[in-house]
Amino acid sequence: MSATPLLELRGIDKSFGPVQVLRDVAFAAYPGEVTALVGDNGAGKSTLVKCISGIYSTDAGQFIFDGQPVSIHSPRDAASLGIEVVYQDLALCDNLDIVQNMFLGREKRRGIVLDEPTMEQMAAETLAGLSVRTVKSLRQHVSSLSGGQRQTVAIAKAVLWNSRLVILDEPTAALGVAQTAQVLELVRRLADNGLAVVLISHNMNDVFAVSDRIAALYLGQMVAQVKTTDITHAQVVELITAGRSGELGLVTEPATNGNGAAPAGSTTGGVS
Ligand SMILES: Nc1ncnc2c1ncn2[C@@H]1O[C@H](COP(=O)(O)OP(=O)(O)OP(=O)(O)O)[C@@H](O)[C@H]1O
Repeated sequence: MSATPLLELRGIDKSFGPVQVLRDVAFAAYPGEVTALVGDNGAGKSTLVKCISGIYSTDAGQFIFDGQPVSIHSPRDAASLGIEVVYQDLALCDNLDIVQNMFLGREKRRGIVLDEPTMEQMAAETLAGLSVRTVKSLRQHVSSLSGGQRQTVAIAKAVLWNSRLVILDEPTAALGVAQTAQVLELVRRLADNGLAVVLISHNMNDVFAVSDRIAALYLGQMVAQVKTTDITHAQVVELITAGRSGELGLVTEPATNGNGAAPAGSTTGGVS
């Protein structure tokens, strides 16, 4: 395992008006590893990801990327660092083919015409680099693909751009058993290729099957980030539902402040 995170967050706060959604959040994503980001509905996972991807600006805290402090104020800032997010609802266009989807909004041109051969070759190389062989033709419309194949194309699209950190939002949520296994294999391969991968998931089987570390958010606080081999399934469930489990997580009994947020200063959850 790598000792140095590719991305590290320290002391992140984020409020929407009077509602504090993230409180003093620490988080780290390591190259070559899958970090599972877990938490109950409303814990703040999406908000954290939107801060990392520049959709939301943070109220306080530091971002350190590759050892350097960075500012992420827009999706463009995040993309220029090589941060890509694959959302659960995929944002693929049914009426476009695989190549068109992978290059949507970032098309290659030769003069004023689209450079189809280059785009097709880059798409083919990216899929081959991920050992994806399930797609018959790069020119088929994504409407004709299975859920697992669509997810694969969405992930390949994210890694096409020399990404270094890929965040996957519930990539297996809509998939059956066999397709889930395929997508998890692909998630593992991304990390094995050296990328830092963040996997948001509610599915503990997926989390334990593929992650190297688990980061647990509870009511906007990062209550633990630990190696997957150092924690049990039951402990993760406790962290998600109660904010603590034995030595891990919140020190004091969590008390909500009426906005659903736990009090400040009640966490031991560091980054290990
Ligand atoms: N734009 C917003 N304005 C006000 N409150 C918001 C906004 N976005 C999120 N919240 C609140 O922040 C909290 C965290 O929401 P978030 O969507 O980040 O949680 P989540 O962990 O991703 O949940 P889920 O698993 O259900 O997607 C929730 O209480 C939510 O209502």
